[in-house]
Amino acid sequence: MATNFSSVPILDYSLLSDSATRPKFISDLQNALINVGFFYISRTPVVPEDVEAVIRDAPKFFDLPAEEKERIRMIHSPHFFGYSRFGAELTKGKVDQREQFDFGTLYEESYRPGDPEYRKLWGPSQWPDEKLLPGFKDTYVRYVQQVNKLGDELLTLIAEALHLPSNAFSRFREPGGNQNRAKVVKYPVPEDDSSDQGVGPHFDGGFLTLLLQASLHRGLQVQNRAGEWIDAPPIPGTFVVNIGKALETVTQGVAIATSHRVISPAKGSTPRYSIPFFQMITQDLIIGKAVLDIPPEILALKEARGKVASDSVNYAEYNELPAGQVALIGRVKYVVCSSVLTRWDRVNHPTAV
Ligand SMILES: O=C(O)CCC(=O)C(=O)O
Ligand SMILES: [Fe+2]
Repeated sequence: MATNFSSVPILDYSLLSDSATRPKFISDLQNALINVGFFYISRTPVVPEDVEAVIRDAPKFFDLPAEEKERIRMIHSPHFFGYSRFGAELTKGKVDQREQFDFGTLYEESYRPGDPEYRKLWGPSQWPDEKLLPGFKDTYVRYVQQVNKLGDELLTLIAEALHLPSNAFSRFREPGGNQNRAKVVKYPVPEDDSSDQGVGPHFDGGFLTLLLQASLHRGLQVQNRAGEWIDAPPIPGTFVVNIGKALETVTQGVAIATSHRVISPAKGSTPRYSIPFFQMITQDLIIGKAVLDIPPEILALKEARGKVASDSVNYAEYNELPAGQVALIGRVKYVVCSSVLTRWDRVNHPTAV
């Protein structure tokens, strides 16, 4: 019997603080992981004022003078951080109607000559000039530190929900600390009727994505088992969490990555903003060869879920290549699509040609 879903479940994080309600959270989480791949999470420890501050500052970034956004364009960063112009990205061969700023959690570059190329993916971010956007960097750093911690806590809870030891996922994270990524995204109202693809159907590649919908627009949609697109509208005070392909891989497909997309805001509306945070994994491991032992009662729940319909690309490379290489391939595809490569790009992203 195939299980399906017609809405995205909401999990209340505050249930965890009482031993009487904690089991309800864990069982809701188990259901969301196995049968949906997406859930909202409310009443988290992330400070509401810090969430309001990133929401307030998101449009300000895109209103910066064009020269300042150009100065910190992604092509200037060996770590693929920085600004991407409107229309720079393709999903399934079609242009995504969005503009974005990518940044990472604080990280000192650790790449040394002779290391695999993919280790260059981790390093410092580019930030807008403090004089032009006072406090922007501090606001975003403070925010991602908290989301980072929430993501780590969620992994421990996911282990519990799948009847695994609480540290089951540690071997997939970098011993000295991972770099995780985030971005601020603006989806403008399309200028004509030719496309409303904010971002086309795709899976996220890492472990967890924690998304803050930073304006009140609908547009995010999640594909259910029957292939139907289910709305995931903004709910103030929540994050939308979804499973990436790496987490699906290491749980033998028990926690499921679900395809999703964003439809551009309707004519006469205003731009939509969102702030996704992507939890990354260690770089050197071929994760498909290091999957977790899953208890039989949990594998049985996966079987009961039945067949999954999807029209997205998959991440079969996780079975053959180090995770960092898979991440680099994803980024390079993006840069190749996004711009005419300059000589500098070819030197810094040699696998891009
Ligand atoms: O903007 C959103 O709501 C979702 C964005 C997304 O799915 C992504 O960038 O991976
Ligand atoms: Fe996504």
